[in-house]
Amino acid sequence: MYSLFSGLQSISSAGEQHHQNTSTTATMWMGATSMAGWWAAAGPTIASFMFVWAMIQQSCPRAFRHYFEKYSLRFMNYFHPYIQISVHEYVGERLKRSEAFSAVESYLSKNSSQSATRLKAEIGQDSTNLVLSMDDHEKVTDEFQGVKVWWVLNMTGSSKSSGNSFPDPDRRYYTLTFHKRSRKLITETYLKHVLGEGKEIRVRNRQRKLFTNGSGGRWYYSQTMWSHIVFEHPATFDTIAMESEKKQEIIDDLLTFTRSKELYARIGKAWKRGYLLYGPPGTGKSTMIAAMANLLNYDVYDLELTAVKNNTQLRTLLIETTSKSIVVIEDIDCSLDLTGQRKKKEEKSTDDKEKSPKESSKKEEDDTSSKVTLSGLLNFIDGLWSASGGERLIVFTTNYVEKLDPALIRTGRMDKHIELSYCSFEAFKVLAKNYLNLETHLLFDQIKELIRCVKITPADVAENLMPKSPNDDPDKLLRKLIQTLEGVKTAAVERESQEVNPEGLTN
Ligand SMILES: Nc1ncnc2c1ncn2[C@@H]1O[C@H](COP(=O)(O)OP(=O)(O)OP(=O)(O)O)[C@@H](O)[C@H]1O
Ligand SMILES: [Mg+2]
Repeated sequence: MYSLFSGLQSISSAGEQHHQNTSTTATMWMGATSMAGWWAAAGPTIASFMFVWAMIQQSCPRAFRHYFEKYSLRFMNYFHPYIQISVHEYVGERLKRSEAFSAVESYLSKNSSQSATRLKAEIGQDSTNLVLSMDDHEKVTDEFQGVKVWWVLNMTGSSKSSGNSFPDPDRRYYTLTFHKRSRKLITETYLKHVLGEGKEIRVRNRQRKLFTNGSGGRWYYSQTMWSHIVFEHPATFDTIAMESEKKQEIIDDLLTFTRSKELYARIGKAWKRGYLLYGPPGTGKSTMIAAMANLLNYDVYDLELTAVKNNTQLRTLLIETTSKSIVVIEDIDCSLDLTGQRKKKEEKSTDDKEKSPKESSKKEEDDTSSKVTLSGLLNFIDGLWSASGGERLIVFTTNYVEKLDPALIRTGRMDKHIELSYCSFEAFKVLAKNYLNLETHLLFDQIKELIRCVKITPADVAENLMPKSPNDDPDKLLRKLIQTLEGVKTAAVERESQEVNPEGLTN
């Protein structure tokens, strides 16, 4: 039963739990004082005991204090009929944020807004509402099937160090206190109810986020290596210009993935899927990632590989991603030396002359101490760690698919390869509908003829269709596009004839 809740760190009678942790003892008393009836009966006895205990503790040698604490807490448990369960925010040493903690946080948001006196407000879905939750050290009560329970949000100090030179961040945890006689109801039914309802509330109020790891390496002061902003990209599959059949195939693939939790579990496969988006610049690769996130209601983790110091850091980043998310590595060909090692700085200056501007600028940002390897990246994609959390897409984009190591993009790692290419007539029609609200026009036939034999990206077509002044009516914009298409066609013909006859000689 308890294993259902990964974050439920312990269940024990209040005294036994963390008997050396004074903050827990304090919480126990906080809970106890609110239980007036019980206190009236047992209070004087406990108070006298506490007084005597404090006197003894003060006067006895340090070595014996431990025994006094141990036995006194056992003694108190005898009178203290309450049980505590703690739900910690982080599981293990700076690892994943506990889902149980997030679920409790969301669940309590409904009670907090009614009974807590200090609240935290966060922006909710679509930036239209504020979601309230209880502030640190606040206490709220809840009632379930006639049984009263108490929740407190506690915090341990940052004095402890985890062995490195940086202080541990504050760690928060909820404590649930309830009477012993309700043990079965609370542990078997109430906690399930909290987890289920909390998750539901979380999805309902969720403001989707765009995370990035390129924060200049100051992550150790915060709980996570990712920093985030609200994800508000407007792209959808309706606005993506591509052949409808291909588009539908991608949508079906994505939706099938999200509905296949049981299938993945049955076949023993981690619930994740890799997409490789490739094609020339301006063909809609980044736009498609935004459309995917909007379709599935996922968060986006934009992983800047050049800012990752080594494979260990890469793994930590992965662990910190949540489920229902897309992990994106853009321009994968520029981020990694595909022989397996990152390029060294010395090679950079000579290399850069042959590289595209995009590659050169990536290399400039490159940290010499970066040691992410191809095998590290492969582990990131399909190693044991990558299965944690589940329901995740990993998307790579590249302009040069042929440059990638086959190991990186083999099926199983990058399950679906999607080519985004130059603008077809069908793709143009999507843009004409989006930009000009036109389904048909006299000039469409001429455009169809031209676009068939011209290589123009959807980004360039979109730019031509974008009104720049109030006089830019659809007719004018379509003529401007025709002009551009004719210009591209002429340039291509000239280039071709140059290639056939490089000296420009006439017969
Ligand atoms: N297929 C498309 N459908 C709709 N709009 C597109 C499409 N392709 C490009 N665009 C438009 O062009 C702009 C640039 O596209 P995007 O950034 O997605 O290209 P990209 O393929 O990621 O390019 P790069 O390889 O340089 O990263 C977008 O803002 C979008 O408005
Ligand atoms: Mg892009």
